[in-house]
Amino acid sequence: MVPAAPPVVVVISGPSGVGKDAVVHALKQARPDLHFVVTATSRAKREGEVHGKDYLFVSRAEFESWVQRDQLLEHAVVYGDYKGIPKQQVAEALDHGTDVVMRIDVQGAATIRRLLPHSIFVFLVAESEHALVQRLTQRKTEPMDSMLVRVQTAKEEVKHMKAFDYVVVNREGALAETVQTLSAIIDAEKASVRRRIAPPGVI
Ligand SMILES: Nc1ncnc2c1ncn2[C@@H]1O[C@H](COP(=O)(O)OP(=O)(O)OP(=O)(O)O)[C@@H](O)[C@H]1O
Repeated sequence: MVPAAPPVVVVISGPSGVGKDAVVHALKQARPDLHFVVTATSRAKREGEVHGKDYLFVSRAEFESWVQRDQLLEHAVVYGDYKGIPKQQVAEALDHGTDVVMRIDVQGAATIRRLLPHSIFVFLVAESEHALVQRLTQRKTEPMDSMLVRVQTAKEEVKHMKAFDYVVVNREGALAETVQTLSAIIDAEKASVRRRIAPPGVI
C-alpha cells in the first residue's frame, strides 16, 4: 500500500579498538537479512580470522592492482596497511534490494559520505579512554608504541562525531546491547517516510 523502502547502506565506523569487528560479527549473527561487506586488507591475519569471511586478505601487490583497475569503492592506508571496500559487492547487494553494512575507519567514512551521502553513518565509541586502552591491551595485536598511537588518534577521531548520524556506545561486556541498538537504528531508518518517498536514486 506504500512504496517499498529502498535498500540502505549502513556505515559502522569509530576509532581502532572500540569493537567494530566484534560488533559487526555479532550483528551478522543477529541479522542474516543484511549483506556484510567483506573488506579487503593487506594486513596479516589475526588469530581466528578467516579469509573471505572476516576480510579478504590480499598481498600489497594484489591490493594495488585492484586500485589500478578501479575495483574499490574507497581505500586507505590504516596504520600502515591497506584497507578497501570492493565496489562489486556493494553494487550487487543493492541491485538485489539487500541492505548493506560496511565497517570502515574514520577517514574512509568521510570518503563514503561523499560517494554515498544517503548512507546511515554510525560512530561507535567505547565508554571511556580507559575502556579503549583495556580492549587494545587485551587484544594483544599491537606493540605498546602502536597502541599508544591508536589511543591518541582515537582522541582526534572523536572530534569527527559531528559528521555522523548516530553515536553508539559499545560498553564493556555489553556487546548484545550495542547490537540491539544498531539493529533498532537500521529498522527505524527503513521505516523512515523520507526514505520511502524520495525520488529513485536520491537515497
Ligand atoms: N563490548 C565489548 N566489551 C568487551 N570487549 C569488547 C567489546 N567489544 C569489543 N571488545 C573486544 O575489544 C577488542 C577490540 O575489538 P575489535 O578488534 O572488534 O576493534 P576494532 O574497532 O575492530 O579495531 P580495529 O579498527 O583496530 O580493527 C577485541 O578483543 C574485542 O573482542
